Amino acid sequence: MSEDLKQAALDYHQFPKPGKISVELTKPAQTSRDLSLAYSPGVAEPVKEIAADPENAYKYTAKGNLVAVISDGTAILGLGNLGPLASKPVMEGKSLLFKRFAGVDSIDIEVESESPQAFIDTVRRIANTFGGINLEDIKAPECFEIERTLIEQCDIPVFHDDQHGTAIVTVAGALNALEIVGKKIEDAKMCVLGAGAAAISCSKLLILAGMKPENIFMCDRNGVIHSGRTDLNQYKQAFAVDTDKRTVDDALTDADIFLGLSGPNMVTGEQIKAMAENPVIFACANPVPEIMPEIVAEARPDAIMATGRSDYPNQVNNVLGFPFIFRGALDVRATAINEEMKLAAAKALAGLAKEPVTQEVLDAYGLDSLEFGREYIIPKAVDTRLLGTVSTAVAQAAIDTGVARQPLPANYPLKSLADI
Ligand SMILES: NC(=O)C1=CN([C@@H]2O[C@H](COP(=O)(O)OP(=O)(O)OC[C@H]3O[C@@H](n4cnc5c(N)ncnc54)[C@H](OP(=O)(O)O)[C@@H]3O)[C@@H](O)[C@H]2O)C=CC1
Ligand SMILES: CC(=O)C(=O)O
Ligand SMILES: [Mg+2]
Repeated sequence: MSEDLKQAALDYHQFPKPGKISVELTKPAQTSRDLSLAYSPGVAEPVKEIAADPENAYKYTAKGNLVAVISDGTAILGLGNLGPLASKPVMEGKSLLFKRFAGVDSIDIEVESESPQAFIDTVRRIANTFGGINLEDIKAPECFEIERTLIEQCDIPVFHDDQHGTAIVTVAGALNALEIVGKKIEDAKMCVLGAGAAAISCSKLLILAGMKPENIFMCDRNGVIHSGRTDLNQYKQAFAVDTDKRTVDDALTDADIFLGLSGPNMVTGEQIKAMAENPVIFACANPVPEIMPEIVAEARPDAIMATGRSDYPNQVNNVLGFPFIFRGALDVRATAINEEMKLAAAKALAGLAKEPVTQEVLDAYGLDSLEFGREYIIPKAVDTRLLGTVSTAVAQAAIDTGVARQPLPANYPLKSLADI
């Protein structure tokens, strides 16, 4: 990052007030009458209603539109385990994105936990406060058991964004990129660098979307995950393939897709020369990708290139997913976010990229024109149509699969944040 951008980022976070979010009031609190409704004695009435029926919490409190972004700071972006407090800017950032893009109220919670069980216990004990829980930047393999247990123990949606948000956006981008280069997902060979939260979940959803497990060559720090390895946890073991490939170079040879979910600058221009023609390269590590777009452009001018960043074309980043997924799930009061809802979100995202780009989006990115193609495989984050398109797809899938507790709201499809 340039020195200018580094200082600008620090200033952005510091001024005019430290941090990125605050709380706003939704009811008047000026007069004695206002206060006697908001607090004592009036507040006793909703208390009694909720004690009589917990569902009334959705009627009388902010619960139904409130999502907690919760982290233990063990896998902050691609920066690693820097602890819970250091993760706070990222978690506040997720809260900002929830509100900015989907009108979801959100608060960040950074948990000091000595074990996955301590983390689970903490989250479970506070879960009732919220309409949903977005787990963030928790490293593998602990994240899998943490999420599984919390889903089991909570009756609100619990969603590990780095797993599923990333997977939804990756599937959308991959489907479109493969279509553009005229390849079928059933035939595509993929090298995945990283075998953590994001890599494993992306690979699973790509399989649900049609990719063959035997065409996925996943690599961790010890190289290709193959059936001869004895050092694999159960989550990596599920991706062990019978192959002679051992190194990242082997996995890249003839690969149609490179999916990087590991760390900065892991792959060189020389290495990607071995990929198949018209390769799809998703270097998604943040903030620094596995390989920079400039290097790819030089080494493989035939590539479709995406990163997780806002400052290059084709941003494959979970920001395109989690705000709208939770919007849809909250609005039908879904008890979970299931595979059908995830695939519906991915397909909605992929479909929106094929619609004409609006002037609003062109202006926000300083572009004269943009159309579905190599430089535009996935919608831009500021596209206001994401709100209606993705939340409706998710809400409808929740209804169709029986996890919704409310019908599709009358104001669906949402046109803008003003509808919320
Ligand atoms: N664009 C997006 O929307 C998103 C991007 N990401 C990015 O993906 C990356 C991983 O995040 P996440 O899955 O949450 O983290 P995890 O800690 O769960 O997983 C990290 C994985 O990266 C692997 N890895 C790290 N260094 C190397 C290396 N030198 N060679 C091979 N593999 C390596 C680890 O290997 P091992 O198992 O051997 O330790 C591990 O499997 C981060 O950079 C993050 O920013 C994550 C979510 C969303
Ligand atoms: C985008 C994101 O969630 C990450 O890089 O961890
Ligand atoms: Mg993350």
